[in-house]
Amino acid sequence: MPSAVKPPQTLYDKVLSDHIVDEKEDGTILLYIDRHLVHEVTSPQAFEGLKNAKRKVRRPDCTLVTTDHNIPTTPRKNFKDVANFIEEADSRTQCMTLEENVKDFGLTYFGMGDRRQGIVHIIGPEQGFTLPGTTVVCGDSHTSTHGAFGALAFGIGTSEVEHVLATQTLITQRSKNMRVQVDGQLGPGVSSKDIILHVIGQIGTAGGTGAVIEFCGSAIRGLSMEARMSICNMSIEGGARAGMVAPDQTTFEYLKGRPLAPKVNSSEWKRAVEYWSSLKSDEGARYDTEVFIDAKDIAPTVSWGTSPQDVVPITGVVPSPDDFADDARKKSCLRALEYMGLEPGTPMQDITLDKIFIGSCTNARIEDLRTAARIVKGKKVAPGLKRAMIVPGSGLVKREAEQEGLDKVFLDAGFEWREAGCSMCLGMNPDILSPRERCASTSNRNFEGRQGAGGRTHLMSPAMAAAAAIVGKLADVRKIASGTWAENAAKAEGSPKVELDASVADVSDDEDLDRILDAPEAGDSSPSTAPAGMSNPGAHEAKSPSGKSAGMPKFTTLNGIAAPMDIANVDTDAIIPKQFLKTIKRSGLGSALFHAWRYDPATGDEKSDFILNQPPYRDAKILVCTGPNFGCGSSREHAPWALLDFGIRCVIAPSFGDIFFNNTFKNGMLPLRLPADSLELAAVAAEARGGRPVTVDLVEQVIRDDNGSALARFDVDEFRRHCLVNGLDDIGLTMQVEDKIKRFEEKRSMVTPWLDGSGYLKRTGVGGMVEAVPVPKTNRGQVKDDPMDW
Ligand SMILES: CC(C)[C@H](C(=O)O)[C@@H](O)C(=O)O
Ligand code: SF4
Repeated sequence: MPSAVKPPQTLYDKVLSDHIVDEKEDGTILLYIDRHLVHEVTSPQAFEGLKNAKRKVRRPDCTLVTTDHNIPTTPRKNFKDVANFIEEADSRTQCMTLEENVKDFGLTYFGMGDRRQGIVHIIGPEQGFTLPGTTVVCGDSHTSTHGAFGALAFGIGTSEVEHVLATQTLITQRSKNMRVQVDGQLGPGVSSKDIILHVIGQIGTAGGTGAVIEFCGSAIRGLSMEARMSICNMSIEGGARAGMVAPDQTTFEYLKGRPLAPKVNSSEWKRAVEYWSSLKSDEGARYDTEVFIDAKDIAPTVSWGTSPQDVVPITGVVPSPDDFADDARKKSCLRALEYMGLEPGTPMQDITLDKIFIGSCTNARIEDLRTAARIVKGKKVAPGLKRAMIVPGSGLVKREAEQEGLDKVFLDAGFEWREAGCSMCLGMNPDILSPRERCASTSNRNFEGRQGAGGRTHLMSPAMAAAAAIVGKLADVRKIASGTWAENAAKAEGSPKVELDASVADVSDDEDLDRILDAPEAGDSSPSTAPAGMSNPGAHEAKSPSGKSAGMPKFTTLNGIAAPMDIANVDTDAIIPKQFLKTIKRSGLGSALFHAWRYDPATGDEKSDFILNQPPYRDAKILVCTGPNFGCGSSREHAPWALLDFGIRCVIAPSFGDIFFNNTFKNGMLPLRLPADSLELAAVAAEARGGRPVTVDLVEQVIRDDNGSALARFDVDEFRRHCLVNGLDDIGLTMQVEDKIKRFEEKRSMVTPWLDGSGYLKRTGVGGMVEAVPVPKTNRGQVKDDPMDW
């Protein structure tokens, strides 16, 4: 008999179940989305789809738009409009298209003339748009950041952006529960960034695949909201769909006075806090995976390779392929060493740098800047460095930093003080590394070419990047802040002589070092601030889906050459580098596929050793990757679009990045999981290596060789299979249950009224589709006169 008593639930279970509009027997869930953040890179094709289908944005009041990836970070003193300010044509087009869409759909927008503009994951929390217990999505993988508030927040692809804009819901599946518990006292010089780099080093970049990670334990509880955001931000680098931290007093304090949070002391605030306080995992709740970490085992950590799992303590050395047991890791290590230009055994602190980047949605909040400023105060960046940049995460962070005089500290030290944006985190704007330049970066990804083709990235905390700026090499912040570095540096030939600032140089014991490095993280949140005819095996014609959203190409069977690939963690930056994300179309990306691997950067010629440049693989329709975690990293749907445009309709691998996996289905493609080291995967890979065609039969769920013999059977979620085989359009399907969405919205308005139309757009009714009325002067006007400025 079913028990009336609910089994204990995790935080994730609770937020998920509070947002289920509809659930099918096969586990497919229609999830209500409370908060939708939008930026210029992943939205144009979604808005185009809406326009083509004559659909509206269902909840403008729950949608917040900004521009961040493409924009220059140069001074905006002379900024009049995007059209005149952004020099690079494709970037300009993308930003102007966003502004057009904002106007056409009546959305709240923080553009370049608005001080509230900033990196999408910085502005959501800053405004109180991100609230505990909400579902938050954005066409961006680091949406996981918002999970720090106890929100279920995750990145989605462009097709899903369109789905959310049209329906305010998302079709999804239940994720697994994973718990990462960090207990104890963090050592001196160790910050939240070190925690998450250490965790990823332990679990690997595929460690969280298919799961939502709950971060808990005394070390996490003791962190500020900013620090929790840095941790949740990088859950995606640990392969997870999302990261979450249960809301607590630190969360509530952070939210007090934020423009879009319920007004403090109002009855709504009290109701909200009561609800938010219930959002913690129940005693005895079950997790599919649990990881326990002792805070004292975490050192200031840096990356050495081209994956966020390639990390060592700063006191360590560059590893050698022999340090890894399994073959895939050995191969990745070799490849990474070559790309990074490093020799095994080199002490990390001997690695000389060219550039320093302190910024990104991981570490460009006020607390990050305060920490970096404490380290550099009164010192100078090393003369050997070509460039050291501070890029605040938002206009408001920048203003607050300036009010505190941090800009002066940085400028005096020789840093550049920039305007807000993603900047050199991925270099879609002019801030990039040149080939072979080495950068100490507070961002989150060190993939090949991430910060510029051929550029070499070392990930670390703001404190460590600041220390590196002073030394000109990767450096141990504990030495800098305690003064011992100064003695060593004086001895070292050619090292700059640096006068230590009294407030820094005086620090000699761990307690004081904590004060300099960690105090801000410890709860000191500043409130101020088919192609048609999949069954037609022969054709290799233009295969991109049209801008229309209605109807998807069917997938029944696919016969063709399969290209083998033996690489682990093929990330979406490798599948399609950032310079090709500036398009506002879905088509024509085939030539950009695996661009850095496919073409010689000097001559532009094809590299003959790359598999897709060789016959018969030029005509491949299937990709067989024997390494795990294919498509990890960013949410760019440009990755499946590029594969599709090249002619590849099916990717077979042991595992996939979650967002990439979803994105392929939305484009009539089939991602298939076959277990690593299984006979089945080996058999399919052998056919691929032999250059023989295979047939993927989705109806029968089998892969056959050219003689019709079965090589492997596979599983696919029933709902997804049904949609693919019948070419069904998700949005159309969802609209069939619109009455359920309306009922959900009516209930939501009663239970959590603070989520309706708060702040920037007022709703004229309750539930359902109603017009949102813009509050005057919140969209484009100069912030000085802006009544909403705070
Ligand atoms: C552009 C966007 C799709 C991408 C992401 O999803 O992460 C970007 O923000 C990144 O960091 O690579
Ligand atoms: S990871 Fe970098 S590029 Fe992506 S949203 Fe964050 S700052 Fe922007």
